Amino acid sequence: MSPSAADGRRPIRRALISVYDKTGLEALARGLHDAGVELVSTGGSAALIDGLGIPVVRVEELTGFPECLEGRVKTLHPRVHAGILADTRKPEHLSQLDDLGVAAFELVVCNLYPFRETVASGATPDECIEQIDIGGPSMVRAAAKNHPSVAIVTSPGTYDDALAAVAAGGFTLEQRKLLAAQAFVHTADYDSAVANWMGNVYVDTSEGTGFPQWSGATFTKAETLRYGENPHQAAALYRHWRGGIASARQLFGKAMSYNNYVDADAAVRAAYDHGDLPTVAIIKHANPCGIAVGAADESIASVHAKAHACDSMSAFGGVIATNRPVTVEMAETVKDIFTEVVVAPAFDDGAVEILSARKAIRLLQLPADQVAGDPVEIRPISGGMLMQQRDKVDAVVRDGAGEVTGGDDAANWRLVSGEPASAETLTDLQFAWRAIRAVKSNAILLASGGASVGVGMGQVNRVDACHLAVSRAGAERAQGSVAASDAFFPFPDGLEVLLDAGVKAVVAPGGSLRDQSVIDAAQAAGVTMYFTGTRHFAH
Ligand SMILES: NC(=O)c1ncn([C@@H]2O[C@H](COP(=O)(O)O)[C@@H](O)[C@H]2O)c1NC=O
Repeated sequence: MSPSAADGRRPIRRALISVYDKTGLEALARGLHDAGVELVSTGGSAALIDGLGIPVVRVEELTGFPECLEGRVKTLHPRVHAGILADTRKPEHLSQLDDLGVAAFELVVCNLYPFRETVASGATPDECIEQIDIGGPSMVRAAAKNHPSVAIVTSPGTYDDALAAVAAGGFTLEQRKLLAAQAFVHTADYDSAVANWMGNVYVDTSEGTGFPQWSGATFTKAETLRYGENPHQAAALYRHWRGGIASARQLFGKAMSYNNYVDADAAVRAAYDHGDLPTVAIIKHANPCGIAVGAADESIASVHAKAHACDSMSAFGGVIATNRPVTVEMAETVKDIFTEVVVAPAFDDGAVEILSARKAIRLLQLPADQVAGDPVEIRPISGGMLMQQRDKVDAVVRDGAGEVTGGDDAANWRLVSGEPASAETLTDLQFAWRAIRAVKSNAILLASGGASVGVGMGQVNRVDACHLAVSRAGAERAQGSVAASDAFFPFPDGLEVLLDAGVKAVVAPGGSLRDQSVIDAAQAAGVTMYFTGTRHFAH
């Protein structure tokens, strides 16, 4: 057995080319032709190849049938598909091809109509439907199925590899298997985009719930992680096409860990909850140990200093996210604090160099327009998954008559105790209410001057969350701070912990059966309290 037969190489004599994205087509066609490969191609692809003076057989010549119906039918013909699907290991397939006068292809190069891009452009349904490729996926799937005989190439980025394989006497069987697997992901991703659009936008299968009957996505492995949440758990990072933290660009540092990604995700989420104000969130174990906002013109270094001051002990080994570029000034401070990750939309000149003095730090760049990721959150549970809209700080609560009765905007809050808050106190309450969304339930957050000063997170009862927030703040900082509670106080006991610590104003959703006893406690202390009517659980 020759070495080439041993690794399953099949020399490439005839290639079918049908590509929407013509990037790299010239070099590919030239390279194949120079290697003695006969080229067969569809309308626009054939025209480009022909225009280069490279011999090409048009598909119509092969099929004896014109491309028709505005390109809806080009390659959908047995003379094309028999040439792709013949298993050339089988003598009976070869003799049938002979009888039919069909020559086999050893290579198919195809990429598909830009359906997803067309939808994103705001095109009409008819225009979107026209961009559902039919002939392309049929060829891709056929070639991928028949990978023992045919190599399928779907990405212009791999044309150089294809030419190298041709020069080496063809793709090996292992290479063709890999190409086939990639090709089925390509068509699966394409079909999931079509199916999601069809069952979500084109026809509303959600029965008014906003959640369609089907949901699909393909994820591509970006890297194998060193380990998972713990060293004995294997783990990997997968991405889909929407961006988000999984697609952030690492500018410096050793590989991100599983826990780094979880914390960076939480940090970014927390850092983008305060509108356009400069914001810094410092996260440990998916919870904030400091969040701060600044005035519109405040330096991000100053905002970071406020966030760090909330709980400087816990910030050790934390993950920092900001919605502003990291300046040299901020970098100078952060370099002296053991920090696992910094995520920012950009790093000013010199900031990366300063921070990289810390060998253990990782620097991630995530442009603001890529922060949003998915409009829904998905959480796997055994045997299925939960899907929900993302929690955002823009809820409005209306009564049956459509009147606004509550919501995240302070203008919609209900004053249930004490004097209306001063402008300054109201600003802090509004900040605390936005910041509490980033804290795992049961959550209490004390704030002052646009910064958290004490966070009680992840407790199984609200009283303990209050105790924790107060003890983290310390008596001095708790005194005169404002407090936010992510959900209602079921009893006055938790609120009383805050009142005893001297908080001057409280914001909470309200809605408990015992609201009145909670309000009574606030009134007895003469403390301002607002009910929002909305809550921000995070589990
Ligand atoms: N209908 C068909 O038979 C058909 N065969 C191939 N295509 C697509 O036509 C495109 C290439 O067309 P052209 O070479 O004319 O630019 C490719 O994206 C390919 O996936 C087809 N188009 C859509 O289904």
